Amino acid sequence: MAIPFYKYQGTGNDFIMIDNRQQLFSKNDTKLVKWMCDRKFGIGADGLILLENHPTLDFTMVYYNADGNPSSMCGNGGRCIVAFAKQLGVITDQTVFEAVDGLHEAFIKNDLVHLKMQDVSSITRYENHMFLNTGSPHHVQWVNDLAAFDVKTEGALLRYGDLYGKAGSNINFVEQTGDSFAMRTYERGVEDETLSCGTGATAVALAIHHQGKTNSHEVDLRVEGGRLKVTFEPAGTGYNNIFLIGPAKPVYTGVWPD
Ligand SMILES: N[C@@H](CCC[C@H](N)C(=O)O)C(=O)O
Repeated sequence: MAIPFYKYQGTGNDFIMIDNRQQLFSKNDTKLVKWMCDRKFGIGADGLILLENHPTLDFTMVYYNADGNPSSMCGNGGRCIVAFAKQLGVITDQTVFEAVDGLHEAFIKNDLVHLKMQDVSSITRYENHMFLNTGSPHHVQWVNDLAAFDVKTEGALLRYGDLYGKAGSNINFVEQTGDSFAMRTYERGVEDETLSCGTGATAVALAIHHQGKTNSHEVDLRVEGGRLKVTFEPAGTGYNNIFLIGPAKPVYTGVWPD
């Protein structure tokens, strides 16, 4: 069956978006999702996202990594599906939807999608890194000379190493230059560096504040595919009222052939 799709990107994290309100897309076909996401044999994307009906909210987001498997929350994908829902006429400029990690509020203002993330109850600090879950698991580590850093090799070593076992983790490397912060991410399920990771940016922003590198409750991050902003309120050992803010753009539409 031919499958109409839309391609979106949020700071270079790119997704195949499918309007699955009629439940026509086969949801357990790992091979098909992997094939569609393949950059040589398919459409090419870091992940695939289904927009589905929800009984009481605006819609449900169903997320698959490029390896074809359903996974935990995707922040950039969450921003892209809000823009997609607006393009489909499902919402106007604000919404509440359900994703794998629970409900998310979001709104679009000045062409930027503001996505509310789940509260983070704690951040674990180790000698050389921090770990937190922002809807997906994230390792955050400071490095020097981020531009020259081998994110794919070092990220894979940590992702598959003893620290995270079979479940693995996304791995973020961060560098501070003066008041500004840059980050690069090795993504679990893509098994490569991506140009941006929304839950990763959220994790890095909170880790930066937690370590006292900034007192501000608003952190701007340079990612390989652009810029993201994260705002938050400290709350006990964690953070509440967390928003991931950035652009989410349609790239093209097409039809996946029979
Ligand atoms: N690109 C995402 C993260 C998607 C989930 C991740 N690959 C995982 O499996 O943990 C984002 O923008 O948050």
